[in-house]
Amino acid sequence: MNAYPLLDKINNPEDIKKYSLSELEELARELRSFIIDTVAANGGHLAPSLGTVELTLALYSVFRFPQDKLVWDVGHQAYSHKILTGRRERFHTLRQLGGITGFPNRFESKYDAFGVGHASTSISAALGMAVSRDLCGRNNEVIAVIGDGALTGGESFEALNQAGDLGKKLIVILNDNEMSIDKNVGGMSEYLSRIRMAPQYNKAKKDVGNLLMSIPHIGDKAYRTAQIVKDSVRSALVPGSVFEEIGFHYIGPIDGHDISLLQEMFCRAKELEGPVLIHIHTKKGKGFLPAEKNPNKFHGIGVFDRHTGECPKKQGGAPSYTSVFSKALIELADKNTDITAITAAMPSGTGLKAFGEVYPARFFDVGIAEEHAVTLAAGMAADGRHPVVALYSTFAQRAYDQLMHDVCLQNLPVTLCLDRAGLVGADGPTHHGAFDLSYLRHMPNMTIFVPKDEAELRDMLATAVSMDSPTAVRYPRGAGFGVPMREEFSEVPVGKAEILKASDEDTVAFLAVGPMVHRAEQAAAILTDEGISASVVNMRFVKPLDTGVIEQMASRCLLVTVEENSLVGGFGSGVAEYLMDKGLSDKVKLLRLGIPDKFIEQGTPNELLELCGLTPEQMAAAVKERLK
Ligand SMILES: Cc1ncc(C[n+]2csc(CCOP(=O)(O)OP(=O)(O)O)c2C)c(N)n1
Ligand SMILES: CC(=O)[C@@H](O)[C@H](O)COP(=O)(O)O
Ligand SMILES: [Mg+2]
Repeated sequence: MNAYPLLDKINNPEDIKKYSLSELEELARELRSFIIDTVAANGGHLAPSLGTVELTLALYSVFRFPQDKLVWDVGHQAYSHKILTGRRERFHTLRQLGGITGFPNRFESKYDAFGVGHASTSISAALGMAVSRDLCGRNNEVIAVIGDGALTGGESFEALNQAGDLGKKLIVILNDNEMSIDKNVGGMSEYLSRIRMAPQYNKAKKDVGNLLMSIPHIGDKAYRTAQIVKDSVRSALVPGSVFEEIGFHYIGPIDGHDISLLQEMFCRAKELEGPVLIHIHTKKGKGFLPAEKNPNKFHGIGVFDRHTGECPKKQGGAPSYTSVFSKALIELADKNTDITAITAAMPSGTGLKAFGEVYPARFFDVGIAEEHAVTLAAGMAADGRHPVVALYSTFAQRAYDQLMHDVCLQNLPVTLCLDRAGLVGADGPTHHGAFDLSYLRHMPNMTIFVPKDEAELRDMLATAVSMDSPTAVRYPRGAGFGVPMREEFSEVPVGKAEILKASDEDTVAFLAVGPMVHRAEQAAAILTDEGISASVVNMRFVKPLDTGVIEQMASRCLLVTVEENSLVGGFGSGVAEYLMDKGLSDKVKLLRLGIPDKFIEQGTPNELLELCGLTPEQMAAAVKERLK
């Protein structure tokens, strides 16, 4: 018996318009089940996508896509959108190498109006499409769907600000489920709660409106007069609707799981002139009890039992870099009361949640606001603190100028801890931490630590927070190598490498940073077995470089730099620049191994390392090729 009879009949999103309300409600059940089945088997962003099933069906039953433009914010909640737009058959390849991507992607479908993955971009992009539409004289709708978490991102307010001023037709749907990845934070989140809690205002608004319109002849005039009254009532009952104050029509809050109500509000929004914000209230994880109960766990999840929601028990294994960072920072903060910790809406992901439980007064979750996080830290540092800002490498790209202008130029003691540095895997090109060595290396006063394993992460973190200047420590997603870790911290001499294996007779020297050190050791072993002797150096720092060791190793025939960062402007570039500047580049060959100058797709980390030529076997082969 076909589990998805209605879903299987949809060959074109326009088919959805033919369904009655009761069929749409049945279709919602089928969609939900299909998403749970798929994510249980593959992993993915379950809770966000379960929360937008009815929203998506209502959107597709009222608007004409792709003529109308639909921009999802972050896009992790768009699985229904993908399934309904021709990707149902391939949806089981979600987030796999060569498969359906985890976020809307313009190269994947004409229904994906804009590529997303980083938060708070949807209103800006949608407004851009509305401006373009009007310049071309078209009349399509442009819709942005943004979550309450993404609304804490500064770019959202920049876009709302301009949209309210331009007055162009634009529909912004605020999907308010009171959650970011963790519980949502900030004044805007509190404001939304107050609006949601003001049913008496909404009921009064509706009752008064209906009463006035029912009065013959004067009803319409009285209704318009009442609109003026409404605004004063609203400001009395519900603190001024900030959205209306900046030029939006505001509709809501409405039940984001009531398809009929959503359809009615979308039709009303289509009739309104100018920008409209529709505030819907949804439940993250809706329809799957384990996810409803724990939307944080099911925000982004690995494989799980389809019925119980249980994930496979991890058998022992090495600790994650994140957990090692989290524990080490608490130990350091025990001794150093100047240490504060800042996250941008990722307390669980960065491990700072534990810090916040121990030191709540020294922990700050700023929402999805990486730019603000860094300059907040700079302010703290300027006043004598030593803030530690923990961001994912890819999201730290948002704070480039804050790092340059507010931290490095002022030479302030801020420590940037970049988690998810390198190839992250299933999240793909929007999330790989492929560029931090490049974007940090040219910042004056910055010291860049790259631990080779979890033990070195502890010591590097301790050294970084002891310094009175900008520092960055970058480490990958996932587990370490299970190396022994001492309780006490050891200082890492800044700018000094660690020679792991060397003989002056060696033909080759690997200069590696981060976990690539262990892979370089494996490549060296392969080469040694084939009669090519290789030195291996853990360079430890991308800035400052240990130039003494570079010159010492330049006596080999071939220097090989290895990094899990873009080759453009990364660690290898720094070594090349040094060799060139010192006139050594004609004395020694240089082979740079790293992430090529392109966006790397999704897949397992090992698949992606292979794609980049970074497995030990490939590294050994590349060395042999260059030695020819
Ligand atoms: C710039 C940036 N910072 C952090 C993230 C990580 N992130 C992904 S989804 C999310 C929470 C989004 O909350 P919301 O917009 O409310 O969507 P919901 O998951 O609640 O549906 C965060 C912080 C991101 N994608 N982009
Ligand atoms: C959608 C988003 O940006 C986050 O949910 C991200 O996918 C989390 O990544 P990790 O799974 O590495 O914490
Ligand atoms: Mg949310």
